[in-house]
Amino acid sequence: MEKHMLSLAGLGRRFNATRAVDNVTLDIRPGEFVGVIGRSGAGKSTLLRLINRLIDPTAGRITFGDTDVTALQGRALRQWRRDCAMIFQQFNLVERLDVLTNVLVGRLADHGFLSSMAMRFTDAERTLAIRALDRLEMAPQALQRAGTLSGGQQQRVAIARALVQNPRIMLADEPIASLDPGNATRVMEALRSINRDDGITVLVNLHTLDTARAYCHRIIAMRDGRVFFDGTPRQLTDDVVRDIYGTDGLAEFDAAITSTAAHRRLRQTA
Ligand SMILES: Nc1ncnc2c1ncn2[C@@H]1O[C@H](COP(=O)(O)OP(=O)(O)OP(=O)(O)O)[C@@H](O)[C@H]1O
Repeated sequence: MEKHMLSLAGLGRRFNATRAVDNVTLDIRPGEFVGVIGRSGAGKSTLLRLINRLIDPTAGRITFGDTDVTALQGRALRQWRRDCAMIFQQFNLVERLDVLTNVLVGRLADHGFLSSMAMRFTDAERTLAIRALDRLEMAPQALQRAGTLSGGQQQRVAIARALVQNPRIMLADEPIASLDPGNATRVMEALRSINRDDGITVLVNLHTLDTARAYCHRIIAMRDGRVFFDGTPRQLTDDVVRDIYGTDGLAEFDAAITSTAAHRRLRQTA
């Protein structure tokens, strides 16, 4: 599969007077594992939603290789949404359906209208879905109703569903925000394996710095809709962290900051 650069150029999205995303210019190379951090309201979710065209920009352009993503419509737009799978904080599974069927929903974009209404799948698709579940250690629950699973299990099913879409980019919007630490680790490890072993680019919004530092090659911090920092975890110094979150945002992020020196200093200034 050809590998393309994802480029955002002067990207912006306004909601009335709010500039949720403001003049963002970024290149994301194929195979990168990028974490997006920032205070609540900094524009992280809006950025991800712009990339997979769940919402349209009010300024700027998104390109993937030679494709102008911002101009896509109809079938080409559906193809793009399949190319960049999205994982949400709240999993978005169909609770009354079993786990396997939920994963197979990830294949529906490849089906015509009638076959998707009937939810008819091929044996090859079922095999693919079972394999994806197995990889996330969820195969034993394949026939269980999704609504009966724990949050961590549901998120792993959501990742399996995203995987069978055969995406080039995996977008994850705070995928571990409502999980306990054990499940959060499993979900982050799954994203790491998808990145390393399958070469899929991962772009993940995170609200904990430690997680971003532990998993991401590159960290992008947003503030007021703009890119405020873009670099390696090592370049993300205590001073930069203080600037990203601001002193009044620290209470909110206190738990997230466990680099002890930074922690002490930040508490003193808060
Ligand atoms: N559909 C919408 N209508 C109006 N305003 C919106 C909408 N979506 C986002 N916003 C505003 O845009 C700004 C950025 O929101 P966004 O959700 O992207 O931030 P975030 O960094 O993801 O925050 P959080 O971590 O709380 O999810 C906020 O001021 C938010 O209120």
